[in-house]
Amino acid sequence: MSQTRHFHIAAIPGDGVGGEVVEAGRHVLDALAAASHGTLAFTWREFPWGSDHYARTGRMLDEDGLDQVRDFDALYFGAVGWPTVPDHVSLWGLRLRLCQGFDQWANVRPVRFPPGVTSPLRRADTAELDWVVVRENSEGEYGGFGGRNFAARGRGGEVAVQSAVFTEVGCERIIRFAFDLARTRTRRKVSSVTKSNAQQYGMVLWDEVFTRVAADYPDVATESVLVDAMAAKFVLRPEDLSVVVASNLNADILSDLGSALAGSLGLAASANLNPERRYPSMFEPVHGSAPDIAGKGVCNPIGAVGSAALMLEHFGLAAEAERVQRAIRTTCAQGVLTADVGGGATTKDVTAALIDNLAD
Ligand SMILES: NC(=O)c1ccc[n+]([C@@H]2O[C@H](COP(=O)([O-])OP(=O)(O)OC[C@H]3O[C@@H](n4cnc5c(N)ncnc54)[C@H](O)[C@@H]3O)[C@@H](O)[C@H]2O)c1
Ligand SMILES: O=C(O)C[C@@H](O)C(=O)O
Ligand SMILES: [K+]
Ligand SMILES: [Mn+2]
Repeated sequence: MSQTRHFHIAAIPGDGVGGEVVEAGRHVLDALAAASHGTLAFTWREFPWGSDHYARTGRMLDEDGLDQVRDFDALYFGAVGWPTVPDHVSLWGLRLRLCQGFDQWANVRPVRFPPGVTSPLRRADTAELDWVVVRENSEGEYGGFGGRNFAARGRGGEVAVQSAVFTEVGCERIIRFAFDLARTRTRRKVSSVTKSNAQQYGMVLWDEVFTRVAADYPDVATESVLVDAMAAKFVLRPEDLSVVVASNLNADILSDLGSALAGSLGLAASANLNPERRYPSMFEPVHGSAPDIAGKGVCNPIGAVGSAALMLEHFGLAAEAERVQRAIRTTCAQGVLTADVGGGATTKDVTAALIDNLAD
């Protein structure tokens, strides 16, 4: 019998539907381990960080929170944000603290179209669509530099400055990451997205780095597209996309557009990677805490379960990851769908079907 591969995972459900989808993902991975004949094991520890924790302690995450989870093999995250806490406080206090604190500078967000889910995109009927958004996850518009000057100018005259930070090192590492990813795909192409006609400093630097790095990858096709045009291209010519690399904010927006085109925000998975593996990486669905449907047991767990599959890939478990991805496709094709994708199934129904479909 082969040795057991054992992984320690810190679960951080966070707020709203975060708890419901993290529970679903844990069930799927535990079922995978149970069926592995002892070759695979997951040990979970749950951390109660989020908006309730903030109400109790005044912090989204414990002061030594990063140290508490530093030695785990990965973090499995739900979502953060609740109407009781200003969104910028909760986001900076938890997700951005973890992503930036652990230098998870590459955020990989595949856009996948499962069978059985109706896309609003008419191209989805005839073309095979599959692309991935690579989001710069450490700087850009999320540099966090700026300030507000209310007192000096008085009410009505306030000035706020929000700066974007683009470093050559930050641009180069995410762009190289995108090219390396493109080399693993059938379609070897990288589309770089900026708004460098208007943002004449940081994004012009990005464009220059893109051109320089592209020269090292003559086997990979390239294009540079402005973000507004890329939004249109997602809808009109998505079959022309493979890897789309963009700054923090632009990629955030484009990845919601991508998942909506696939049918729902509830479908989209993501990996916040520290590619050097000096720190744990974090896996989470693209969506937020969905306060409008939280607590009802009807949210779509597929984005979170797909994120668990990305975690398996990160662990080097390619066959197991593919097994989970196949279970997602089969479950959707069987029509076991939550309300956001037009079905009547609950989160638990979909989770149970996913587990059934793990079997070969
Ligand atoms: N990474 C994160 O943790 C993250 C991401 C996005 C938003 N947020 C936060 O979440 C809160 C709500 O933000 P929002 O409303 O803009 O975005 P949201 O993603 O929470 O919800 C947008 C819409 O998508 C639907 N939706 C989201 N996830 C779904 C799922 N799994 N199944 C079915 N439908 C789903 C919601 O019901 C809602 O109608 C805010 O506090 C925001 O800051 C956090
Ligand atoms: O941009 C963020 O960090 C929050 C959220 O919109 C996300 O996509 O993770
Ligand atoms: K999330
Ligand atoms: Mn987002």
